[in-house]
Amino acid sequence: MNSAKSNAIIYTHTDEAPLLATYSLLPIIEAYASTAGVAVETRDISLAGRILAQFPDRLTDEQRVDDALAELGALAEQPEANIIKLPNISASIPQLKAAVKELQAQGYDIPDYPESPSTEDEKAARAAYDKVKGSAVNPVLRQGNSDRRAPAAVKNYAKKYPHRMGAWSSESKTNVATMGHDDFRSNEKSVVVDEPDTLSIVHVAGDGTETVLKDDVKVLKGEVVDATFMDVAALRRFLTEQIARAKDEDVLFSVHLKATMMKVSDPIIFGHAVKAFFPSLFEEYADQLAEAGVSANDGLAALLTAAETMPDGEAVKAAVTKALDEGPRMAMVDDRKGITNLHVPSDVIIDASMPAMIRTSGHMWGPDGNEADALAVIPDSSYAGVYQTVIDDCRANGAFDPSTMGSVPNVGLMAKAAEEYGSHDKTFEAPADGAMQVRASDGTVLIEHTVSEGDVWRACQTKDEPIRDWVKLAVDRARASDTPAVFWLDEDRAHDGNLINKVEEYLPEHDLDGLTIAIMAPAEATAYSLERIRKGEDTISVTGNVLRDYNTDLFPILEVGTSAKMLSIVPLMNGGGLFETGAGGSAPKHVQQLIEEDYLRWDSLGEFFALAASFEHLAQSTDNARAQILADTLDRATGTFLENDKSPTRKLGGIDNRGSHFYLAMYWAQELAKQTEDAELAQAFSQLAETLTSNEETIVEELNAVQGESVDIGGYYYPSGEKADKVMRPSTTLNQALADIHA
Ligand SMILES: NC(=O)C1=CN([C@@H]2O[C@H](COP(=O)(O)OP(=O)(O)OC[C@H]3O[C@@H](n4cnc5c(N)ncnc54)[C@H](OP(=O)(O)O)[C@@H]3O)[C@@H](O)[C@H]2O)C=CC1
Ligand SMILES: O=C(O)CCC(=O)C(=O)O
Ligand SMILES: [Mg+2]
Repeated sequence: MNSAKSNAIIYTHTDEAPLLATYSLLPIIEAYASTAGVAVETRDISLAGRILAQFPDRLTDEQRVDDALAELGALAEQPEANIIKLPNISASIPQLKAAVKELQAQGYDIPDYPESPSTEDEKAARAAYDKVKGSAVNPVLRQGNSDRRAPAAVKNYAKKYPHRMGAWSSESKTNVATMGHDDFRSNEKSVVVDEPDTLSIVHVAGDGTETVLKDDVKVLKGEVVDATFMDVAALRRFLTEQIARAKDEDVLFSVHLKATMMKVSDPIIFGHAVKAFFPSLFEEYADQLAEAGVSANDGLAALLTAAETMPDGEAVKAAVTKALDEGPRMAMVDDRKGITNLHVPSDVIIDASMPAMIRTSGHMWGPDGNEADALAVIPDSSYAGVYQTVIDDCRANGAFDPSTMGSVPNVGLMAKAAEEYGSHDKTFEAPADGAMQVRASDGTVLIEHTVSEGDVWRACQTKDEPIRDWVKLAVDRARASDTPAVFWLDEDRAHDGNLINKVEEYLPEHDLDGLTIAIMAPAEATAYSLERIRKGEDTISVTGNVLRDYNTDLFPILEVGTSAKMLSIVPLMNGGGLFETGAGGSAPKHVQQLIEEDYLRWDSLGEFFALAASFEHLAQSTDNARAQILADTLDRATGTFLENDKSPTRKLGGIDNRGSHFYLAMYWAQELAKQTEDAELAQAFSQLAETLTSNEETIVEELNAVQGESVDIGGYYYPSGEKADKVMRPSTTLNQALADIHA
């Protein structure tokens, strides 16, 4: 295993838009970092790279790749870790299958994803793919809690140039529908473990037959262990009622889940929504669908593709059309292509989709291509009330005003696979009616639920040390930014009750003098924060893992238009630094645009902020004064970048991602040339600053000249490095200037 040098920054190769942006930005970063003796190393943690790393025996020497994720996971536990992590695909099954197909077509002899594995080989392949799917990277690398906020420069920019916000009508019919009973929230049970132990998860059938589903759940003293389940019969009734309600209220029907991060439970819930919308189809054609390997959990798109070759394919398609015609109007992902909310489980991810709706007057897109009010179905009630509160607030008080509104930064608990992040290998569909138990090693039943076959049961664990670290991070952040902090915890929830006890125990370990720190249930905390936000006041949200995810898209999207502009730091518990770029995802739509018209709308501000934080961390941990100068000058350059509004424009003809990188490089070189702390460094950059400044027009012309034509990058999930490099670096003048840097 390669171990990173301590004066190295690891930059991750990921997927989709951030990967493409990397081809343009990384050469700039490498050139500048080299002047401070900082090596920038890359590691491939893309979906394709992770897949290939699973099957070394099936690949040729040239094709084989290292397991970079395992390497970085180990590094994240070391004090020298300094990792810049770009968003990666947390793959749904349809995305995983598409990536496998692409790799096979490129000549990689990897197995198909086995839908129902029976042979030993198939079982092994399935286990390998299960490791790769869903949120497989973040829980491994995030060995610390999360600190996400909009930097002051970004907030000021949004105040000066407010983004578009759709007006809200007091007549809006948009609402959230949630179960409120028989769901994860209401069935939750939680215990705090007294001693280190190894727990097991056991299903006890009605006739007493015991099946051990998992027997290696290691827990430490003080660890919070929870379990809960979604009653599937109640879920089905609920979904059927909401479909009728949406029709009745004449609003769009939409389902919002996190089928990627909650990679085991949420695709199943999504599948129930698909079945609820097409109530007879899945019964009538059950055999043919099984034969074709179609699972409702994969969505309508997979079903329609399979229908092309099924004996009764035409009838299946007709049944789909009929149900869509007769049911409520469906919220659309892409009305021009007929892609509905139920097509692909990863298309409507709650954290990004709900704020996008709130920002757009509470509307989603209907099948007719027009915006309309929607019923946002969020089955589990744990956090649904947050969105309902925001919607009610907008209905009562109108849209938020980015030019005056305050901010809600987040301190999120996620270290050591805290809470739902750790549930993936502890989520099961109950194999039969009976009980699900969490047992201590001496057989004591710690938690028990009576379940029916198919109920979605899951357990999570949250270690004590991360909780303590999270409380400290919250207090430190409240102090550093002189802002009230609210722990979003609900005393009526079993898990939250245990967390409240710990928060109350650990808070007094800190100097709280003059700080405002409160504990409120999520909906109440939302109302409190919104009341303040409208007055221009800031309120830190201190939350568990899922709300960390939700809030760090919700508030940034309302406040600054996108979560791409967030500063997103994970102080690793062992002293290293993980610097995430923005708080959003990998923007699949942007890749399509690049391929169709050679235009990449990806905004790399998140990368700029992460890079400055990473240089600063390196400067402090390795006593590298030049790295500190790189950090400070980059911060100033990013400020100028914002002032001059050099983010990608939305339309062809303006600068895109590549042009924005050029401007960053130019402002950064100018700052480096101007600084007086290190004359040699200033000297080294003066030539570059001069070249970039005097060639601004030429370089922008070279970069913009390529726009409008389709391009080939040699693959979607595994593009050719050579082709992507060529596409993303079309300015010979800029390339030459970078090649000429010598410190
Ligand atoms: N940290 C991580 O690794 C994360 C990974 N993901 C993964 O990302 C994929 C897509 O998820 P999805 O929920 O669609 O969310 P995304 O954040 O990828 O996309 C939602 C929309 O946000 C806008 N956006 C986000 N980031 C940027 C940026 N840097 N520059 C410009 N616009 C941006 C775009 O809106 P518009 O086009 O309207 O401008 C985009 O279409 C999934 O595979 C998911 O698993 C998601 C979240 C975090
Ligand atoms: O881990 C994931 O799948 C998504 C993470 C995410 O959306 C976030 O961290 O904001
Ligand atoms: Mg998120």
